[in-house]
Amino acid sequence: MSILNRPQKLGLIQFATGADKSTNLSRASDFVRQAASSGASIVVLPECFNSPYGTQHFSSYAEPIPSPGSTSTSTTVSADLSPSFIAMSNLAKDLKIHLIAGSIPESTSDNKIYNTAMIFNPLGELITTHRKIHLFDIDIPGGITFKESDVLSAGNTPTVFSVPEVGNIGVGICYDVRFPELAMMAARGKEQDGKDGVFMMVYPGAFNTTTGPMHWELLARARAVDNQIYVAMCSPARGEEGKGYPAYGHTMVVGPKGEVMKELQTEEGVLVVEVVPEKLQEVRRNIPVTTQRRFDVYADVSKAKP
Ligand SMILES: NC(=O)CC(=O)C(=O)O
Repeated sequence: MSILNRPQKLGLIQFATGADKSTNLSRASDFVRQAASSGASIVVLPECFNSPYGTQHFSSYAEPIPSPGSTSTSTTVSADLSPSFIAMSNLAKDLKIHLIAGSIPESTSDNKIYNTAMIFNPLGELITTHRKIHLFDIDIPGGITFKESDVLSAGNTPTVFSVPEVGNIGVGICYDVRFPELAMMAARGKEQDGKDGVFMMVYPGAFNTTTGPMHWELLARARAVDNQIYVAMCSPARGEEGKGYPAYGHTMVVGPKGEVMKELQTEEGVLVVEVVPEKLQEVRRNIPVTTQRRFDVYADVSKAKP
């Protein structure tokens, strides 16, 4: 596949989910259409876009996700069982976009539930999925206590996919952004020359009003500046006060110099930003840390696995 590093418009959707799954899907679809009509060719939905975010909700909103290569019309796909998959596959195909469908609770035949992002190409084919690797288990007295591991299982595989003629994109979900190794591995790539590294990490995420102000922007900028890549963080909107999980909002895109390019506040909306993969070369030429690393002094942990 040739990588020409063509600039693209990236669309990020910030919206608040409610109790009704089909309403969540149709509202998500409306926002994705809005992003595409503004020229976005790669669109991102937030974490848990088909359900409210909370351990008490995951099992009732969970759906099986068909294997990569499937589309909404594949014979193995059931409309009753996988409505979120079908809606997103159709949307990607109708709009001819790459769609990083934030995450949904995924149920499996061995009775596990994962927090999983589905990634579609413009033919509506599922390219790959990302199962949240680091589960959100925290306890901040007087702030927030959350334990995803009560009901969710953790994924084990880093996720990178290719957009033809544009470049490679890495995906993590929310708490994954706190672990620099994932972005570092993705940015450096598998090959020695690093040319297969990603130009952008995308994190659908749902930080909250305790951890969001402390770390959301800091982590996005840290992952960007460490790796000299774009970082996109896509959150649900805040929603009604006192009702459910208080999502932080502040969906944003950070550029490869570590600068916040554009940001939403707490309300629903669509953020469209042009990303220019070639920009990485200039940034890396100006501050050449990518070639100044001292692997004679410390290990290149990005190459340790897999
Ligand atoms: N919701 C998450 O997975 C992570 C989060 O809110 C945080 O790290 O803070």
